[in-house]
This record gives sequence, C-alpha cells and structure tokens, in this order.
Amino acid sequence: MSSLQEPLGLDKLPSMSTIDRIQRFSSGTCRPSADDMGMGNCWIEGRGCSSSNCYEEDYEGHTRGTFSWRRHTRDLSQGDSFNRRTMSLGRNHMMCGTVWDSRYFPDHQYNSESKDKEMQDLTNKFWKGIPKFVKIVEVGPRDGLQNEKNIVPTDVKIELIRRLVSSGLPVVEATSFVSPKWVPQLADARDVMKAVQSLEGSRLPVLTPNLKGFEAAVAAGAKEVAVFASASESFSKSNINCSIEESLARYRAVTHAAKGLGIPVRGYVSCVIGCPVEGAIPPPKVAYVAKQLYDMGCFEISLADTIGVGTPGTVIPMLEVVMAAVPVEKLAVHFHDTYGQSLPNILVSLQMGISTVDSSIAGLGGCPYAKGASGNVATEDVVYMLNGLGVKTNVDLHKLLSAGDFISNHLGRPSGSKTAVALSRVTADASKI
Ligand SMILES: CC(C)(COP(=O)([O-])OP(=O)([O-])OC[C@H]1O[C@@H](n2cnc3c(N)ncnc32)[C@H](O)[C@@H]1OP(=O)([O-])[O-])[C@@H](O)C(=O)NCCC(=O)NCCSC(=O)C[C@@](C)(O)CC(=O)[O-]
Repeated sequence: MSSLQEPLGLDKLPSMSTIDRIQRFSSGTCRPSADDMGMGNCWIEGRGCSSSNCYEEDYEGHTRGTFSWRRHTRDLSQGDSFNRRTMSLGRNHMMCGTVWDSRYFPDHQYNSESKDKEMQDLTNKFWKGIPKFVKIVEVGPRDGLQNEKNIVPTDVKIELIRRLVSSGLPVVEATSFVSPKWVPQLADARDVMKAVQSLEGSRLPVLTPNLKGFEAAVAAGAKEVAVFASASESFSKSNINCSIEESLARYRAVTHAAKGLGIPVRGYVSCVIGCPVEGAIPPPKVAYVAKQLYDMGCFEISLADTIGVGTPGTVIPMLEVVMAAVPVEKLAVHFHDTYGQSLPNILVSLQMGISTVDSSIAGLGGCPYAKGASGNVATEDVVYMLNGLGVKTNVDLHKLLSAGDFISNHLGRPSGSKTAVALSRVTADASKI
C-alpha cells in the first residue's frame, strides 16, 4: 500500500479462500460469558466450554424444524435492553426477512425439501460462528477525546464516562497517563480518574506507556491499565518514540509491576493491517507482537486497524495468523472506520471466534500519530448490528444514544454514528412502517 487510496488486497497476503476460512472458523466456537472479567490474566476460558455456553448446541436445539431467521428475529423482539425505537426497528428486520425469502425463493423452490435443507445449511454456517454475547470495550473518552482539536473540559469528560457507564457498557477506557507534551488533550488524566474511580458497573482501564504512567495511574485510583505496542516500527517510533523491542521491554516492566499489585493489563497492537508509512503489515509481525504481549501477561490483546484500511479480505488472513499464536478468546478487535469497513470487519471477526469488540461513542476519535485515520467504529452502530443479530451486549441503546448526544452537542457537530443520526430522525416515521 503506498497510500490510503486503495484497500490492501489479498494479493499482498498469503493466498486463501475467504469462504473457506469463515467456514473453518465458524464451527464449534464457544465464548466466554459476560461475567468472565477476572483479575490479572484470569480471563482464561479454553475453547472447550460448557455446553450451556455453546452456541452451536443451543442453536441446533432451537432451530430443529424451524427456520433460523425467525429464531433470531424472535430473540431480537424479546431483547431485554431494547427501547421502543429499536423494537420497531426489530419488526422491520422481520419484514426484511420476509422480503428476502420471497424475492429469492419463490414458493415452488422454497418449499422443496432439498432447497430447504440447503438453505438451512447455509444459515447454520453463518449463525454457528456468531457468539451469544459480545463484550464491548468503549474507547471514546480516551481514543476519541485524545484527538480533539479543542481540549474537552474535565467535567465534560467525567459526565461522558458517567453516562457511558450507566448505559451498561462493561468496559469504558477512561483516559491515558501519557506525556502531556505528546497528548495535551488528556493532560487531566489524574483528575478524570480520581472523579470516576468509584463509579460502579464498568471496568475503567487507562493507557500507560511506561512505568511512570503506570505509577501515576495507580496513584490516581486506576484498577486496570492497557499498554500499546505496534506491529509497525515506524508507527512505534512516531507514537511512543521507541522501537517495537524497546516498547516490549517497557511493557514487561509494567506487566511485572501490575502483577505485583493484582492489576490486569490489556495489550494493544496497532497497525495490524497497514501503517501510514510502511504500507501493508505482514500478519506474522502482528502475531509476533501479540504473542509477546500475551506471554508477558496481558489478559487480552486488542488488534487495532489504526488507519482503518482493512477489509474482510485482509482482516481474516491476519486473524488466522494471530490466532495460531494467541488463543482466540484472548483477542479483541479495534477498527477505525476510515473506509466504512468496520462493521463487515467486526462481523467476520465474530465469525472467526472473537467476542470482544472495541468501539467509540459517536464514532469519536482517530490517532494523533496516524494522519488520515478517522474515528473508531461508533458504539451505537455496533450495538445496533449486534441487537439485529440477536447477540447480547447488556448495553441499553437508548442510554448510549443519550451519551452520544451529550458529547456530540458539546463538540458542536453531528454524531459520527449512522445509527444515532438515523434514530434521531426516524422516531415519527418508523411508527408508520
Ligand atoms: C511514551 C512517551 C512518554 C515517550 O516520550 P519520550 O519523550 O520519549 O519520553 P522520555 O522518557 O524522554 O520523557 C520525556 C518527558 O515526558 C515525561 N513522561 C514520560 N512518560 C510519561 C508519562 N507516562 N506520563 C507523563 N509524563 C511522562 C518525562 O517525565 C519527560 O518530562 P520532562 O522531563 O521533559 O518534563 C511519549 O511518547 C508519549 O506519551 N506517547 C503517547 C502517545 C499516545 O498517547 N498516543 C495515542 C495513544 S495510542 C493509540 O491511540 C493507538 C490505540 C491504542 O488506540 C490503538 C490503535 O488504534 O492503533
């Protein structure tokens, strides 16, 4: 990749069939439960899990003799966290389901037993890979606000975090203990952390680039931290002013200190698909950094497409290589939406067994050291898609929308979430559908 103009293609990566991969990875995947958030490195659940948490069994039990589409729309309409607006949109999904059936499968075809079986096989393949629960890691207050031109006042950051926590998000990344010379937008990390540390209901990790940051974070009340390495040498240098190996040595010191205090450490790998300077990043480089972070004790590794150039065609092969090095249940995905590819990338990641997804309220963000990168995928859009798939998140979309309105109003611009924009307009019209 010489610029951000073209998507990285499969020709730049080991050849493989996308469909083969999705099918290979979509069978028999089991997911951690919502409660598995354990302390330091305890988020351990092997691929083999209890049958009650196994989607495949549950799915087949549910669908014996039933058409799978209905099963999911039924779940959707019974979802406990849907507000009225989404309930009406849930009904629209059912309508879409009907249109889809009748357009492509006229009665005489659809009713034939073999077509029915074929169709069921196809839908089974799709649904088998989709987890029942997805943990959303909200990164807006950190990844989003670190990139704002005008520094957001501390009390606005605190109120945003409070609203995000109250929406049911299990993890809200609160701020960064980095050099205020490098990221002045988050120079108030200590005040933010002190104000939110006692909020209940969500974990509130903070970014720490070195021991200095780790110690400051702990002193301010942080109970979980994250370190951030890169699969690109150039990005490592521009983001944290050191080589990949130097950064890993720093993070070993952080994870060692954290272990002593029982503080869980998350790891990020930036530039997992492409780098603004180096172009395409080979998946083995990503796997190497992810494995180093895992081996030093990070309980979860978030794979970040920092500049948002990935498509399912490049994300799948990258995941395949990383998953050979780090157990899939330890992996998360973190997509920036520069090319509007985040949702398809998330969907294929779920099909490959990942059940932790990073996102940012109102699509805030970007990276100050990755020119041209747009914000993260919007949390509202991820929740909307997962609701539509019948996947639980425990997030109340209504409260999430209100948090998004709050920060968008403060920033004085429309939300970067398509769902938020659509739902803000659709209330009256949707009731007519
Ligand atoms: C890593 C450093 C500190 C190296 O910066 P440096 O200049 O190489 O460090 P240094 O050790 O030479 O220290 C320079 C000054 O910074 C101070 N310092 C040193 N450490 C700290 C600290 N922790 N907190 C506060 N101050 C600190 C230190 O005390 C000293 O102060 P001075 O003596 O000049 O007054 C710097 O490069 C830095 O802060 N970088 C942060 C960059 C950043 O936050 N980037 C955005 C987050 S990463 C990201 O967005 C990607 C991610 C995670 O979202 C995933 C993705 O999408 O890719």
